[in-house]
Amino acid sequence: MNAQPHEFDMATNALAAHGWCVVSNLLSPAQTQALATECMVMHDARLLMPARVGADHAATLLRGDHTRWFLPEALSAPQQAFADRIDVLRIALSRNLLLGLVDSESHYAVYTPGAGYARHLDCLRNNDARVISAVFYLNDAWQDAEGGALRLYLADQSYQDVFPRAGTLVLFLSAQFEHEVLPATRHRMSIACWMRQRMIGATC
Ligand SMILES: O=C(O)CCC(=O)C(=O)O
Ligand SMILES: [Fe+2]
Repeated sequence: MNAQPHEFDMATNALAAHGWCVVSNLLSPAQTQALATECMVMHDARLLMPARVGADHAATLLRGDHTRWFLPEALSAPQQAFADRIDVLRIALSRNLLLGLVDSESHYAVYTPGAGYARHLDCLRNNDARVISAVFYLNDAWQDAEGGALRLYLADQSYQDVFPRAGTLVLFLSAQFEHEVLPATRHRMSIACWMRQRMIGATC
């Protein structure tokens, strides 16, 4: 699985100290490009669906992305490469921070120009399985002026913007950080992933 001992130590330490961090060595540029190509092909083939349509109308006003879940039993080669590396990272974080992360779930997301995701917390109501949110960006040559930042609200009410450049992975504690996706002037592609613990109750 291409694991180097201690390769995610910086991420582990940053997550322990601040509750969030950015990782830049998850995948090679070629692996990232393969995911971007697949995501755009699937989007063009209309295989991504408006997030949560039907289930909750209010939620569709909150978020404007289209998504498609990765199916663990039917991963494409680019998805498998991503899943393998996320597993290495998950196991390292879980071991070093004693988080009990047993698995993860991932989906492609595409935001068309002008679409965003209002400020929210990733913890699902009646389900506290999500411990770490991990968002991996797929957008080549992203310019800050194109917008589309992930805005992460910190405990002191200041915020940190992360731009969705190809190869950037942002990690944060799902239950602690409200965040929003600002609209962009071009298509914005990502993989949203959650590392999960065994479900133990309803806390959020
Ligand atoms: O794409 C991002 O930067 C964040 C997406 C997000 O907040 C979510 O899917 O819950
Ligand atoms: Fe989120």
